[in-house]
Formats: sequence, C-alpha cells, structure tokens
Amino acid sequence: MAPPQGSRAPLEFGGPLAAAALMLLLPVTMFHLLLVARSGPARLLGPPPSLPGLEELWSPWALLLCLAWLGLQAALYLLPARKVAEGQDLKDKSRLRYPITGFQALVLTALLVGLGVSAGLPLSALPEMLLPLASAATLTAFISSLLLYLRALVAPASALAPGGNSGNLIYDFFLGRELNPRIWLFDFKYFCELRPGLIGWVLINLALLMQEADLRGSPSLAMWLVNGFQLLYVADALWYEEAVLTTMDIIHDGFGFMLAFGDLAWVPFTYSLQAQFLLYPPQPRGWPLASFICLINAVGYYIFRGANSQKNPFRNNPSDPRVADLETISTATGRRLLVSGWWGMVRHPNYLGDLIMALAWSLPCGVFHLFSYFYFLYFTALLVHREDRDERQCLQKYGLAWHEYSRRVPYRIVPYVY
Ligand SMILES: NC(=O)C1=CN([C@@H]2O[C@H](COP(=O)(O)OP(=O)(O)OC[C@H]3O[C@@H](n4cnc5c(N)ncnc54)[C@H](OP(=O)(O)O)[C@@H]3O)[C@@H](O)[C@H]2O)C=CC1
Ligand SMILES: CC(C)=CCC[C@@H](C)[C@H]1CC=C2C3=C(CC[C@@]21C)[C@@]1(C)CC[C@H](O)C(C)(C)[C@@H]1CC3
Repeated sequence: MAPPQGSRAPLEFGGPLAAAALMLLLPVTMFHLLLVARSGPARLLGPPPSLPGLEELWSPWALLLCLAWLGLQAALYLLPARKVAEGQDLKDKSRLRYPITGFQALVLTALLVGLGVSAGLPLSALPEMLLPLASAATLTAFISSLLLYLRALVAPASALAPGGNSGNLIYDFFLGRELNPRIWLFDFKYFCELRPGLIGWVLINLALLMQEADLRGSPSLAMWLVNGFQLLYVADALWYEEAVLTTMDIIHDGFGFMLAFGDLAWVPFTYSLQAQFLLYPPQPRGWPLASFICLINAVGYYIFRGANSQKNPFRNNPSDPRVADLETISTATGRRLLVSGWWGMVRHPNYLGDLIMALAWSLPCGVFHLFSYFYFLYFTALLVHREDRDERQCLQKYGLAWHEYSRRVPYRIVPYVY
C-alpha cells in the first residue's frame, strides 16, 4: 500500500468537515434546482417544491441509459485518434499520452442522435427523465469515486496527486487521491472531464429545445440563443481538447468525488438550467436584444479563446511562433510566465471571458428571475475560489517570480476591479 503522500500540503476547500458538507450539499442543491426548474415560475429562493415520490426519482431504465451513454462515449474515445497529445511533465519528468478524439466524438454522437430521431427516437421525452437520470449519474459518480479511492490504495506514491492525500478518508475521497488514474490510453479523469458530461449537457439542451417545439410549435429565440451559445462552448472545448491538459484539474487535482460528480452529474444537469427554465414561462425576445446578447457572448468568447490559445501553446512550446514575441519573466523552475498579451491584462483572463459568457447565457431568460442567474452566481464563486487556489499553488511553484508577476499584473480577474 502506498504511504499517504503530500500530507504536508495545506488542506483546501475548508478541510474534511467542509468536504463532507459539500458531498451532501452539492447533490441536494442539484436536485433542488431540478425540482424548482419544473415547478412553473422557477424561484431560486422560493420555498422548496414538494418532494416527488421515489418512482419519480429513480428508475432502472434511467440507470441503464446512463450506463449506455457512458459506454457509447467510452467507445468513441477509443476510436483511432487524429492525434495523440502529450501531457505536461509529471513528477518523474515523464509525460502521459492522450488521444485527441473529442470533437470526432461530438460529431459522431450528433450523427447517431440525428439518425435515432429520424427513426422515431423520442428525444423530446428526455426532459421528463431528468430526475431519475440525475440520480443515476450521482450514483455512478459515487461508485466511481469509491473504486478510484480503492485503486489509489495500491497505486505507487509517484502516481498520487499533490492534494487529496492527507490521510483523512473523507477529505481524500472528496478531492481524489490518484492524479491520472488510467488503464493504458484510457484516462478516466480526462475522459470524464470532456466527454459524457459536456456532450450530455448539449444533448439535454437539444431535447429541451425539441420539447419546446412540441409545446409551442417552434422553439423560442431565447431557447435558440442558449442552445447556440452552450453548443459553441462545448464544441470549442472538444475542438481545443488538448488545452485541457494544461488546466488545474489535469495537472494538479486528483480524481475523486468532486470531479466525478462535477463531470458526470453537476455539469449536464445544472449547466442546462437556463434551457430548463425557458420551457416555463415563454420569454419573448426581440432581435435587437438578441443581437446585443450575442455581442456579449462574442466578447466573452474572444477573451476566453484568446487567453487559452496563448497559454496552451506557450506551455507546450514557449518558442511556438504564435506566442514567441510575447513578453515573459523567468522563474527559478526554468518555466517562464507570460506578462503580456491577455496574461498581461489580468492574471486570469480566461476566467474573465468565461464569466462574460456565463452572463450572456442567463440574459436570454430575462432579468427578473434569479433562478436563471444561478449558473452565473455559482460560476463567479467557483472561479474566485479557484483563482485563490491557483494563486497559492503558483506562489508555491514560482515564489519570487510570482510576486513579480503579481506586481506587474495587479488584477486577478477583472481589470481595475478585482
Ligand atoms: N465551465 C466551467 O465550469 C469551468 C471552466 N473553467 C475554465 O477552464 C479553463 C482552465 O482553468 P484553470 O485550470 O483553473 O486555470 P488556467 O487554465 O488559467 O491554468 C492555471 C495555470 O496556468 C499557468 N499560468 C498561470 N499564469 C500564467 C502565465 N502568466 N503564463 C503562463 N502560464 C500561466 C499556471 O500553471 P503552470 O505554470 O504550472 O503551467 C497556473 O497554475 C479556464 O478557461 C476556465 O475559465 C474552469 C473551471 C470550471
Ligand atoms: C461544484 C462542483 C461539483 C465542482 C466541480 C467543478 C467542475 C464542475 C468543473 C471543474 C473544472 C471544470 C472544467 C470544465 C467543466 C467544469 C469542470 C469539470 C471544462 C471542461 C468546461 C469546458 C472548458 O472549455 C474547459 C475545457 C476549459 C473546462 C475545463 C475545466
């Protein structure tokens, strides 16, 4: 058995008690939101809707569907890859290899769903199954985290994540012990981060759009906007799949309940809340307002993509011609930090772009319903906390050079504000 490693790493997320609370609170919040969304005028802060019976929350068919979905995405992951990318250096300086098949998986899934729908598959019935599907996804996430925890007990110390190995069972189960659990090229964390949840999210959105068409004759402009924006976000993530290899989740975090639940349940069922909201009541939007919202989304996307498309090539090869003329500072580790371009504006320009997009996804739902701003509010809290975690990690990695970077680029996410 591998000895607990990284026990000196400071505890994150408020330690074991907070981790236990989050493990309960996150699924409860997700079910609350799903119930509120289908309770007519969705009120975020209203009294909780009455609890549905067990038959509405659980169905073996939903579990079967959930497992079949995971099986389909796993099969698509294993198709011959157009490219096999290398991850960042591990502790022992080796690099893992990752198949780049995400966008192809999205296109093939779309083709299969298209064929299914034209053969009579009742996709618009999917929204009726959201509750039992969310239960099945939560159970799958819980069992996967348990298996991952057990697997980490026999993993070599070099395979463990810097955090998530405190020796406290609850905390380590939540954060995840092993950094890159995988069987040969099948990397569980990389697979879950980008495939079943993200593609599942746009499929749920599409099913809601079709249900709205069944209800009202055609989907509303607001529903088209939400579907379009979120499809762009998911397609972008899969097109630039390689970029995920330089994110905190892949480089730093273990694979435990937080990411398993986040990827498999939280993302598809809560990120689709705006589309769920739009089924009741109708939100008429005119083209002038819609164009303005599109502009906000485009600005957010431009910043998000620009920032990630500077950091990722730079991390893979600092002399890449796309980033070679950007100003950098050196660090004692030998790695350099960008201090110009997007990374010279704020220290997390990609978060800024992501937040602007999050706002654009809520605006089609109007400005009077706090419920449709849940994603924006949650995401702001997530990114502020994430930025704080990243700041600590970078300070630990880069020491004085990070102080110098913070001096030259004083704002974290929003220029002149934060
Ligand atoms: N939709 C969603 O729910 C979520 C989306 N996201 C998005 O995911 C993406 C990745 O986020 P995340 O992993 O948190 O953060 P980043 O992609 O910003 O990665 C942070 C890392 O980048 C490196 N870095 C920081 N500053 C510089 C610099 N100036 N020059 C070069 N490298 C630098 C550091 O790692 P090192 O130096 O070791 O390479 C740092 O640890 C973001 O676009 C974010 O918006 C994130 C969370 C949730
Ligand atoms: C509250 C809770 C359950 C927390 C878990 C957080 C996860 C939901 C997110 C952590 C980082 C994520 C990323 C994406 C989705 C959400 C999670 C898993 C991401 C795949 C979305 C698409 C982006 O383009 C991305 C690839 C940059 C991004 C990576 C981080």
